[in-house]
Amino acid sequence: MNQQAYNKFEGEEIHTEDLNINRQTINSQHHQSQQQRESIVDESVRLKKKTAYQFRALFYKSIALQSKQIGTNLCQIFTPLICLIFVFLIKKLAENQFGTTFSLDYPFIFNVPGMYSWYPFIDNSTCLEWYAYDFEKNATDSTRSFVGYNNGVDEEQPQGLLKNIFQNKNKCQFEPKYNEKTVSRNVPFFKMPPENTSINEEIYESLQILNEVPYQRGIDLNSLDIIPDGAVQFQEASKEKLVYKVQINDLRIPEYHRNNGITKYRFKLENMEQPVSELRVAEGQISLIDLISRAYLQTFNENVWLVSGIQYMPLVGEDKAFIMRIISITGASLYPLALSLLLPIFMYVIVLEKEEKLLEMMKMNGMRMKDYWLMTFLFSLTLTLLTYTLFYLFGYFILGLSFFTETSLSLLFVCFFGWGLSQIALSFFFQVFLSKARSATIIGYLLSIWTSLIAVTINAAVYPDPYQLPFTMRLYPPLGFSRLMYIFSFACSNGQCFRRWDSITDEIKDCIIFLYVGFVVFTLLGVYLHEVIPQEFGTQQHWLFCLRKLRKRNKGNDFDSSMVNQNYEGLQEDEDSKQEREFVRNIEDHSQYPLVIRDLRKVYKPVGGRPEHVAVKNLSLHVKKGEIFGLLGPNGAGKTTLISMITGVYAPTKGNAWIAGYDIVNNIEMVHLNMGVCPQFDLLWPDLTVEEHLLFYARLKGVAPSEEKAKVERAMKEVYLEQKASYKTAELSGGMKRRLSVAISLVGDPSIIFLDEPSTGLDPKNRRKLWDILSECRGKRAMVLTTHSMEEADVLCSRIGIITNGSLRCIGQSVTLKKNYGKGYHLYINCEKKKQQDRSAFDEESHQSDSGTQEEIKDNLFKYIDQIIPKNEKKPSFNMNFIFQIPNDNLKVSQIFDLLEKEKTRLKISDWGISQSSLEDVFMSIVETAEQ
Ligand SMILES: Nc1ncnc2c1ncn2[C@@H]1O[C@H](COP(=O)(O)OP(=O)(O)OP(=O)(O)O)[C@@H](O)[C@H]1O
Repeated sequence: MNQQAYNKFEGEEIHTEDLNINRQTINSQHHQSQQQRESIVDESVRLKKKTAYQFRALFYKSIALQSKQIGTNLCQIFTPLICLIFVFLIKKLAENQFGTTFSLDYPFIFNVPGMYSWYPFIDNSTCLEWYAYDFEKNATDSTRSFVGYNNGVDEEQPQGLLKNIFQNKNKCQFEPKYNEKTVSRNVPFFKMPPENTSINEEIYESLQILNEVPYQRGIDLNSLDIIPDGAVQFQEASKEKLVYKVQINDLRIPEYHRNNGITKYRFKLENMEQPVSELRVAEGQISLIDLISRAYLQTFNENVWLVSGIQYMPLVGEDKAFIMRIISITGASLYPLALSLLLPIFMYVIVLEKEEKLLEMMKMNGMRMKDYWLMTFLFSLTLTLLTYTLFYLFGYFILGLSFFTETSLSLLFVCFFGWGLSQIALSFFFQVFLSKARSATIIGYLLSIWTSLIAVTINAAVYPDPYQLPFTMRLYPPLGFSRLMYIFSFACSNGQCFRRWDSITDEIKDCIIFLYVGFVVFTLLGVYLHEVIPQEFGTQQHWLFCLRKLRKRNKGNDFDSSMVNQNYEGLQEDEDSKQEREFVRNIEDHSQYPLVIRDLRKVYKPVGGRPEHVAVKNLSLHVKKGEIFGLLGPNGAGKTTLISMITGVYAPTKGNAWIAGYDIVNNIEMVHLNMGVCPQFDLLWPDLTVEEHLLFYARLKGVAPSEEKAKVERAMKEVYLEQKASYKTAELSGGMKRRLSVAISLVGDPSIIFLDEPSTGLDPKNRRKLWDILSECRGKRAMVLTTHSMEEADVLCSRIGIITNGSLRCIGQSVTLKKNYGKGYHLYINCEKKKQQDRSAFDEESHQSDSGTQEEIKDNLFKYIDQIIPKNEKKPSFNMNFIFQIPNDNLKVSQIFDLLEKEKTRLKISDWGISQSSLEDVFMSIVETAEQ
């Protein structure tokens, strides 16, 4: 490497070379302008075809990516079909479960205690039936004695009104609370609560007891007959008037009821295996009032008999409606959900390309966002149509659901198509706010599921048919689409599917129209917000960027000298940098050079209280054909900003740059066709192969279909990846991925390639391999290399520019920089260590007297060096290795050589060498000066 450095030192000075080139340029001006015209014609043809090629690139990339994800695709297509199968099964289940049962009438129940047990279909589980009764606080004694009592115990003669309650003398066992004796009673019987306790207090107490009793849920607590079936509170009772209130045990917990035939049935129909239990509150109330009314009547005339009974209206018709309601609600909730599941997938694809910076990479390689959105839209639409068509065909032909077979096909098509479009637009919109693919998937699914659930609640519970969805809700496509599905599904469940367009209501019309309006609005919003809302990577545009673009277009393509800031005061530039600026200013034909940067400036606007920041200050430089130009600088110097401006990621604040003669301000598309970018990190799709990557970028850069294969093969050859053409990038090693990134920048024969720290993360072997590749390619194109490895810059770069604080601090060949900024040379001296340990051997060998210990050797050496090179600077030494920095002035290497060789033995020098200051010294010295 030193030899190489030495050769460079011997080389010509850069500005002389440039002046030579300038002279040649003038001489061959005519010939070149002819060539230039031809190339412009050629480029404009390329540009025209570019849109078609980009479409091809994006289309094939999407196809290639999709073809690698068979499982996901099948899920995409089949999930909606699974939802359909679910609707179908629910329909079948509902029909089987309820269809036959309720086609029979409900049993008729006589309101005579005990009689229900005679009824053939009724299973009377318990004979017990009892009520609590009480009096209102201010009830009179005459009321109390009129009511009397009938507590079901034969020995205690019943009295008053309650005596006339017809009783069934079954002698039911009754287990009272508080360990009272078990008694047998006639039913029904009426029991008063203990003194000073109200009925409700009594019931409350009983409930607490029940709550403490361990029980098995679902099993009736038949033995715990502690809660009455009902309660009566008498206010007034006389021959003229009977005023009372009734309560019935309507507690919804099954364990609080017994099967008593009044409030609860267990009935078993002939063809049923299991009895059915039901809580019957209303019948219980009627029954209790009927018992008391009948008793009251008999008080006046014991020969009068009322026989009444209770029976439900037959429920056959109701049941059918119930089944259909289930189906319509299931359909109304599942159809929109099934057809919304593409949303998370679309969001995932866009956000993934954003997160992995693939979008930025594509943009740097000339992809226009409008082409990207259009292609993404078309691809998503193709998937949508495929999925929805299968959904329809499956529902129509396989399951034969009336929703599909009887609703107008054109009506369904307009709705499905509108929803498909809206869904894609919503994915464009929601992706703006997301930067992680995983969260995009989760949020996408949540959006689909939650919207469907909310919509079904709104449709079925808040605005069920025939109510109409409020107008504002029709505006939001997911709600509108769910409403359409609900209306169609509900209509079909009533046997009145929408077969024709003329039967559609205004509500349906609105929902359909706003699907399409929503598509336009959300698409525009998504595309616009993507540009103006800060994303994790990429440039944020001004919110009026569309107007600015329009203005720029009207302005034309001429270079505007007012765009250049002519104030160079305060720039930390050396003489060479100033000459470089002068040289660039005098360039008339920019197409002669792969890259010309003229007074490029970038000012980051003040954001959130942060002051404005000038990241690049009027920087000028040029790069020649075949040159590898090293762009060095400390962190934050402005290298990335400079390259981002040149590659079109950021717009320059002032100044301009030309790539192969095309300027970045007005002709960025042609710029992209003529440059290649190898980013710092490998921005690759893990599922695409090496060849697919290269084909994609070749197409993106406008390589014609007839040439693309050959160019891709050449690029693979250049980086020694031909054998790995069919490997997915996920299967490549880190070094191979890096080489692929370089190949991507090479493909399409660009005039200039930007390599951003290309060897980051490579092991020494792979780094050297990469250097070989870059060196081999240098003859064909120019390269701009940013790196923090001085060794890399030294080995590869024919010229180096060091940027500090946004200005080009110095520029030149490595040796020139070392000469100008390096602190001279380094003298390395190793003294004999071994002889230390084996002094006698050393003495014998050298035939010298003992010259002492390590310290003495060091002292002797330092004295001698001070004597021959008075201005030396001693660097830290270790283990008898000494380094001296020696200045450039008056240095004669040959003299030092002679002197040291002569004194070598005396000074016990085993080895010595001299080298020029390294590039790292130059870098450090420049950076330190800039920081002062
Ligand atoms: N988007 C931005 N908005 C505001 N300031 C920015 C922005 N991007 C970069 N800067 C600032 O501009 C300066 C130059 O940054 P830049 O990334 O170009 O440096 P660099 O030389 O590439 O650094 P590194 O070697 O660390 O990548 C820094 O001070 C940085 O903080």
